[in-house]
Amino acid sequence: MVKQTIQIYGRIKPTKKNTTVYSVDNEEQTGAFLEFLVPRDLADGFVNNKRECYKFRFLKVFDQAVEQEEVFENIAKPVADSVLAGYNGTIFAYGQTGSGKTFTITGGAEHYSDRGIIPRTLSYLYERFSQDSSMVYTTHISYLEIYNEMGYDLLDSRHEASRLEDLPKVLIMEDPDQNIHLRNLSLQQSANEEEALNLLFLGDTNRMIAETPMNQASTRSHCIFTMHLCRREPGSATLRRSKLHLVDLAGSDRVSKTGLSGQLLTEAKYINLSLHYLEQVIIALSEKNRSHIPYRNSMLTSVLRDSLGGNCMTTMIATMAVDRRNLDESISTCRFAQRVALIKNEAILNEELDPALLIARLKREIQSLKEELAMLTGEQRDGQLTVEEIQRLEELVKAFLDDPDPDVMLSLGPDMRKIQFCFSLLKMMIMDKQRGGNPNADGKASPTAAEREDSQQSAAEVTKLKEMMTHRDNEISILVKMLKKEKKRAQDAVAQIANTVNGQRTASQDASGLSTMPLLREGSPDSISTGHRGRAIKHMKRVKALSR
Ligand SMILES: Nc1ncnc2c1ncn2[C@@H]1O[C@H](COP(=O)(O)OP(=O)(O)OP(=O)(O)O)[C@@H](O)[C@H]1O
Repeated sequence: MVKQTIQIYGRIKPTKKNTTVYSVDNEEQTGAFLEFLVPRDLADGFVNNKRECYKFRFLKVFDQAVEQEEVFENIAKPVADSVLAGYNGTIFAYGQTGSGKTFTITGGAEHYSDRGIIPRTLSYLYERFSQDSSMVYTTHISYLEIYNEMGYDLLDSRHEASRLEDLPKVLIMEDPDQNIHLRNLSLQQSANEEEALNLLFLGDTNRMIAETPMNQASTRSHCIFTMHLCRREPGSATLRRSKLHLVDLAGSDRVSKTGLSGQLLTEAKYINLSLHYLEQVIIALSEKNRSHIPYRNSMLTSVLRDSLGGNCMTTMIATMAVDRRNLDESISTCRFAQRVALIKNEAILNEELDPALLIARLKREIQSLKEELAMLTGEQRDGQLTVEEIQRLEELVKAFLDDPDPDVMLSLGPDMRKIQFCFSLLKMMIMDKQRGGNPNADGKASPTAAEREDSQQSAAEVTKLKEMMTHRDNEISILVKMLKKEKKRAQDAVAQIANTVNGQRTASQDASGLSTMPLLREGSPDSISTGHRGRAIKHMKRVKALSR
């Protein structure tokens, strides 16, 4: 496993205008710094007027004069090498409209030297395949365009698309293991560089033809060119599969600045929405202890899920225009890049066993072993033991056991099936003897064992019932104790009241001669202890219920 943060590079688009507003400092050891100096009078409303200097760190910044070759060597070649080794790789370009994303990823059309990362990487990979005769490489290509949250297959070879909607629509599916599958996205095999380049041209042509007057496709859509690579050593069942995504994102311009309306505004909102979701994913990934990453919010983040915080080596190129009116966008591109730089990926070697090859190889191995065995024993042993063979073996075992000679041999020949059968027969006999029963003809558990199992079960039930009874007894004795206490308290109360009443009677008889008998009746033991008796009756009822 290779743990790596997303690698961040910057690229400045050539301009003829005044470029004193920025400076690049490429240091080999410490990385590069890109600094924007925005004098206050230059800030045209979008840049924070309070600050004049903005400094951002990159792995390297490619200044205006840097050629496509150098960009490829520094950025794409290392990613292509890791894809060759079996790791997934992604390179994506991010920046405002017209800042050079398409130029960097696909290239310019005017000169051969303007070829971008995709054609150069294809050329490099096919050259490496031809140099390595110890491996068999298979490549497939897909080219996806995402526009207004809908995916389109750019490798549709019917040449019938005159609008984007004519291209096959790509749907996103997720399996129970949360793996993303793209339905309707064709995977075209490409045996060599020429075929791969033809697929790239087909995709770019479909992209251009399908542009609506409103939609300049490269500006308003995201494009993902993917190379699927499979590497296998001849004869080996192990193979390595890796993917290389080369991504040209839509312009990152802020809607407020574009001054759009109507359909264009809707498009811009969609694009900005999906870039906004991309940003949300990046923010979530750069925060520690964030458990939920909102990949599912947009098609772009779902497709690039592995590239962002997953099993992939990812590189970002921030493209920037440095003329004054674009400075605010360039600064926000740099800010985005700084956040992306915090994301950690964990790339693993995508090695797997080819099940079909493995099965074929094992079948061949079994066949040759069978043939070898047949040659040695002179017998064919394909299936199970026959009834006659089993009977014969039982006789042999019986004779072996009955023979009093301690040196007697059980001779079965070099047949594992017979040896194993005799062993299990002997084991069954020993087990039955230990239980004191006799072996059954079919070798299954004897009735004695079944009976023992039954009696063990009933013993367990009896123990359980006894435990329940003890539990109930305890409860009853507690209740009886409570009852006795209550009775005692009631008797004490009665005695106390009787004493009081007797005292009063004596006093009143003495004073007026009136009888206090009614008072005594009301306060008689029965009447006084009604509450206690009620509780006692309740207890008794509970005791009865429990002991039932
Ligand atoms: N490094 C460069 N050297 C020469 N020309 C460049 C460079 N970068 C960009 N350009 C030119 O600038 C123009 C706009 O570039 P490009 O189309 O690549 O921008 P973009 O960021 O892809 O824009 P969009 O978001 O609209 O797709 C093109 O004509 C391109 O050839």
